[in-house]
Amino acid sequence: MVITLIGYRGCGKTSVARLLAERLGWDWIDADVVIEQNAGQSIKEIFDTEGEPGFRQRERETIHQLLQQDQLILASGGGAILNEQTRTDMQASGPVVWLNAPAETLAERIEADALSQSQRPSLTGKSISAEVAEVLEQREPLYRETATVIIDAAASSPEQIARKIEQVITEQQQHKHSEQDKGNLS
Ligand SMILES: Nc1ncnc2c1ncn2[C@@H]1O[C@H](COP(=O)(O)OP(=O)(O)O)[C@@H](O)[C@H]1O
Ligand SMILES: O=C(O)C1=C[C@@H](OP(=O)(O)O)[C@@H](O)[C@H](O)C1
Ligand SMILES: [Mg+2]
Repeated sequence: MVITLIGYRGCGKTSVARLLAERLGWDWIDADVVIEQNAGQSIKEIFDTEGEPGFRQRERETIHQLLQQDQLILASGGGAILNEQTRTDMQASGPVVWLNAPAETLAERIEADALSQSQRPSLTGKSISAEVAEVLEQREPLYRETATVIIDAAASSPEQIARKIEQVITEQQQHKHSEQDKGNLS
C-alpha cells in the first residue's frame, strides 16, 4: 500500500510525508526529487528544455513506478493530479490524502519559502498570489475527486496533520476489514 499526499504547492506534502512516515515506520519519497534524479536536471531546467508537457510525462512515469512499492508515503507534485492515469493509479494503490488550504495561506507560505520559490518554475508568469488563486481554482475539482481523505492543512502544524492522517486512515482500514469480515460470514 502507498499513501499518496496531494495538494497545491505549499500545502505541506513534503513536510507531512516525512512525519507520517516516521509515525508509521514506513519509507517516504518526494516524486519531484526522483524526477530530478532520473533526469539529471532540476525541475526548472526540465521546464526550460522540455516544456511543461515534457515534465508532466516524466511525472506520470515516475509516479507510476513509485506506486509499485509497499509501505511508502509518496509526496506528489502539486500538478500530478492533472493526469487521469495518475489519478487512477494513486487511488488503486492506497489512500490519497488531499492537504487542503485556502489560496491566501498557500501564497503566504510560498512567498515565505525563498528556497522553494527559486526551485519551482512559474506556471502562469503572474504574481504568486494571482497564480495560486487562478491555478487552485482550476485544480480544486481534481484534488477533491482524487482524494479519499481530505484534511484541513491550514489551521494546524505538520505534526498535528500527520497524527490526524494516521488516525483517519487507521479508522478507514478497520472499517474496511470489518465490512470484509461481514461479507465472509454471510
Ligand atoms: N501545516 C503547516 N503550517 C505552517 N507552515 C507549513 C505547514 N506545512 C508546511 N508549511 C511550510 O510551508 C512551506 C511549504 O511546505 P512543503 O512541505 O514544502 O509543501 P509542498 O511539498 O506541498 O509544496 C514550507 O516552508 C513549510 O515549512
Ligand atoms: O503545481 C505544480 O504544477 C508543480 C508543483 C511542484 O511540486 P510541489 O507541489 O511539491 O512544489 C513541481 O512538481 C512542479 O514545479 C510543478
Ligand atoms: Mg514538495
